[in-house]
Amino acid sequence: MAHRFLSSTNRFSARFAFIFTVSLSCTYLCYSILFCRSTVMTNRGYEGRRCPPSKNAGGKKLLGKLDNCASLEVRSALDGSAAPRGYSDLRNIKATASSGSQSDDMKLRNMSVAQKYGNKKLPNALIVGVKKGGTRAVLEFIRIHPDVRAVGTEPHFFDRNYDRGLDWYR
Ligand SMILES: Nc1ncnc2c1ncn2[C@@H]1O[C@H](COP(=O)(O)OS(=O)(=O)O)[C@@H](OP(=O)(O)O)[C@H]1O
Repeated sequence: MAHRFLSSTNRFSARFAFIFTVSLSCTYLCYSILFCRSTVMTNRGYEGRRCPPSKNAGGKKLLGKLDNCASLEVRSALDGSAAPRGYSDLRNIKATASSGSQSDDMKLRNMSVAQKYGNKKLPNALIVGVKKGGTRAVLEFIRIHPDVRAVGTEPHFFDRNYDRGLDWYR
């Protein structure tokens, strides 16, 4: 008698656990479909923001050839014509803009590095030196490291572009 009672209790709790698990799964599934649709199985997180971190994103390499992600960002910025004043001495901008129109070229020229590549951080390190002091050589040696990302040309923020503000510099 006691054995039968125990087994019926076990069966009841097993059934309850099964129903509870199924209902929990259904709730989670509905929640995922209704509220998290944009983050499930898509790469929308990267659209218009920043590229996925690349191990070899050294400055010159990065500025030299725009990968798909950077191009996407440039294209979206051009479409939205959201190009404030900016960075006049970026040589490599020309490479991307060559296929576009003259106005696209101008917009690209006026974009800061942050707008082109989505990196809104201030630099962690600055190389300061007098003219002909060998600063370029220092930069080239440091940027060999895969974790270092640096601009391709000197931004001249403190001497020529200081009035443009930190938003431009980022
Ligand atoms: N290790 C070492 N030893 C001696 N000389 C060196 C060294 N590294 C760079 N250089 C020379 O430095 C000159 C470039 O300096 P910068 O990078 O500061 O150039 S710049 O002022 O920004 O244009 C440049 O000199 P010039 O060739 O006379 O222009 C480099 O040859």
